[in-house]
Amino acid sequence: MKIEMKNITKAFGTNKVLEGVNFTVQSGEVHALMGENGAGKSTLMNILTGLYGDDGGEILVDGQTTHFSGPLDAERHGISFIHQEMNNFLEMSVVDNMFLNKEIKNKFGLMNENKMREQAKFYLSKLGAKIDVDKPIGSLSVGRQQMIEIAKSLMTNAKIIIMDEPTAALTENEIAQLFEIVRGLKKQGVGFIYISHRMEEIFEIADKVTVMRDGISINEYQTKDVSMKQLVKDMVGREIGDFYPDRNPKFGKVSLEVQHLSEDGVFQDVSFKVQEGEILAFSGLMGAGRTEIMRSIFGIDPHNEGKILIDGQEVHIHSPQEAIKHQIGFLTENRKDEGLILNDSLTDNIVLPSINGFVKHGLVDDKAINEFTNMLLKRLSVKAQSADVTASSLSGGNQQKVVLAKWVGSGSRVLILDEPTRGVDVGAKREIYDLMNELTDRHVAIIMISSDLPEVLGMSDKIAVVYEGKITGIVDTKSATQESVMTLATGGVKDGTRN
Ligand SMILES: Nc1ncnc2c1ncn2[C@@H]1O[C@H](COP(=O)(O)OP(=O)(O)OP(=O)(O)O)[C@@H](O)[C@H]1O
Repeated sequence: MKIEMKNITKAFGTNKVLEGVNFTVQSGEVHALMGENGAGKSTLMNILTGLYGDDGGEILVDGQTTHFSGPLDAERHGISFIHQEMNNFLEMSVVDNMFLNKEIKNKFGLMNENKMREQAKFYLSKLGAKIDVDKPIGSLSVGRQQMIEIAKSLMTNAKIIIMDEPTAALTENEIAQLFEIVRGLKKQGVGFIYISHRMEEIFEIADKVTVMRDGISINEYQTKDVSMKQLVKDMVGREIGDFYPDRNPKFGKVSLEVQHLSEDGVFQDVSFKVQEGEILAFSGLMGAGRTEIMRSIFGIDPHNEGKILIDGQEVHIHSPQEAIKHQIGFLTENRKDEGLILNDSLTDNIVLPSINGFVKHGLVDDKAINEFTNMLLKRLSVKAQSADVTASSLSGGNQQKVVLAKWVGSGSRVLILDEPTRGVDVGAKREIYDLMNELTDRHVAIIMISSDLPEVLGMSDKIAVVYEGKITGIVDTKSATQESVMTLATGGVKDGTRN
């Protein structure tokens, strides 16, 4: 199968999102689609699969002009879209999720459970995945859920599979497994459109790369013929020198101290300190418990033992509101659900935690609010028509920048950032790092959870490594290496053998 998208254009109201995009993919190849947040990648895919109509251009499938009436129609013609956010019903079993709205029924109209179970097992085994199909899907890791998505695509006999940032929430091992599966399917003639901001992955898995910028396809390359530097230049429109800015931290007193924090079955005996002006990274494998520790400190989840001290004084935090009162901010990993009110404007979202600072004599100072939000939106290069549009109208990466703006602007003295650059493009990443440096220059203490080891090594002063709910070590970043952190993150297991 060969898909050709020619000179596609699309506007949402007055917002011209695509202004002439060419993109081609065929069976047996992995074609990566790259571009800054808001460049139009998802929109292009939504046009291909018929969710949106286009305003101009042509889509050819095997040389024939084609229009799909919607994702189901596209699926029937062999094009399947695996979204980043998998909309599974977590309490329902694997097999029920796989056959939702596609139930196999017998001649009496009753569900043929055995047949569905058999087929689910068959497609999962094609991917080499041993998964109990009767388990609730929510009890499986994100990596396994991703495999189920691929199995679902195979069930529809997909010839072309679109993957939107499939590795964003996967562990290293799961990524390796996913790539194995992609390579295997490629050999059987399946083609992939692969959307990702992770440069190393593109070089590992993609045969071709197309870069988009501001709604235009800039260049198409064979991956083997292009450098990372060139791709960055095409995406951002300029060269980016160093990825990570220099840090010259000046540490003040201890801002936050956690002593022997435990929650049964989740994390145990967690103790650490973070000083004013310091960036303390939390490293570890996905699922090690880093987010859970932070949720507990922020008052979202409980803990049954331990103390939290702010400026040396013990505090009792039972809700996010109380945490905010103590000037703690938390950029959650799960932005859509916890970070943004999608139907509110960008302004309302950004000023939410800091609104009290804008009230003078009982009145809200709208002018100051506007200046403040516009400054933040500009600094983070958020692609939006204005600060008044709803958060729901932004691209995924730009939504993330808005959540970050909200917390950066909140005046927090301790800022917890959970995967602050996940899903964010290279140019904006550098902006975020610069902002983090400015915050620490202003004595803010930052805790940064990150699964990106180069980022941890490039942007922190100390690294706390978590393994199975425990801190296995806190090391000085200057003396740390990828290997030493990985060793701690796997509980001291090196090359598969215990030290
Ligand atoms: N339904 C919509 N209504 C209005 N504007 C929209 C809508 N969907 C997308 N846009 C706008 O289209 C532009 C492109 O968004 P799109 O989601 O395609 O970007 P993207 O390249 O996928 O970005 P990211 O890397 O952040 O996911 C953005 O500026 C966004 O605000």
